[in-house]
Amino acid sequence: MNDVIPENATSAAVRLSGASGPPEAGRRPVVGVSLKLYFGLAATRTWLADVAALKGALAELPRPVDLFVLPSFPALADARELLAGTGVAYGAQDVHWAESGAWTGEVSAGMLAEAGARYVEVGHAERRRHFGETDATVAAKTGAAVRAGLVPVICAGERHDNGLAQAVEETLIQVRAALGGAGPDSEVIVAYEPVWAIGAREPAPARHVRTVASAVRTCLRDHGVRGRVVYGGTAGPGTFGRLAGSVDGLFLGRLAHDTANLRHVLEEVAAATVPAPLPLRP
Ligand SMILES: O=C(CO)COP(=O)(O)O
Repeated sequence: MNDVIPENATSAAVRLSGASGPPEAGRRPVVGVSLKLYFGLAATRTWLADVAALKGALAELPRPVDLFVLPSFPALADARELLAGTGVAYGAQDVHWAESGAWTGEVSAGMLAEAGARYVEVGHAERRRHFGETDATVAAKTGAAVRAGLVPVICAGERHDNGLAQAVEETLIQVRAALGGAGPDSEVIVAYEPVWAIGAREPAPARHVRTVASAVRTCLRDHGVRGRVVYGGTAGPGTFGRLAGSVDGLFLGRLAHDTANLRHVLEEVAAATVPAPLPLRP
């Protein structure tokens, strides 16, 4: 698949990296939700209306928390309508690397931006496994997102629970590759999602997440991007409290289908201590 990626994807991303979001967004706590393919359009509208009703709860949090939701492509117009004026951002679960052309079935980052999207997920484990996504395609998609002014939500994580050393190594390979598509000072979110904890009964153990998240944070600093690290994989109420200080937020799946859970998570994230700023680069 690599041969169809534009050769200049990385250098173009470097040149145009100034298109990313405002610096003050760099370290605000953040909670994201991907609906994957769980809901049809009517159910998505109902869920989006429930999320919009969290507006009051969001405004009352002791500190601001960014909230974004990623429904399926056909629901982006519903997100635009139902989330207008709520402060809840939205985006997509995938994007193509090309701006336009003969790419049947694909959606460009520019089109997502036109649809009001602010975030776009790239490299989720399910896309890597079922649709053949590689580190190279994820890098190209990351670059396309940044060039269009979107914040890429770069998903990375080891496939099997074979210990911390392998988890760090496998995750950093994916993160470094994706960041190759984003220029310095780009705004990104890395969602650390150990594949074995996705769709599971429990999130990964806190010590495991803390160690890998810390390695990811160092990697983001070394690349000079403005990055936040969130944890995903059976995340829900109670997860952030065990991770506070090591991640900037959570990336939720099934457990956000009930928006009472989502509200609970937002309150936990707002109440917990936000990690200290990144150390200055030498
Ligand atoms: O993959 C995930 C979010 O993108 C996590 O999904 P679950 O929380 O349903 O395991």
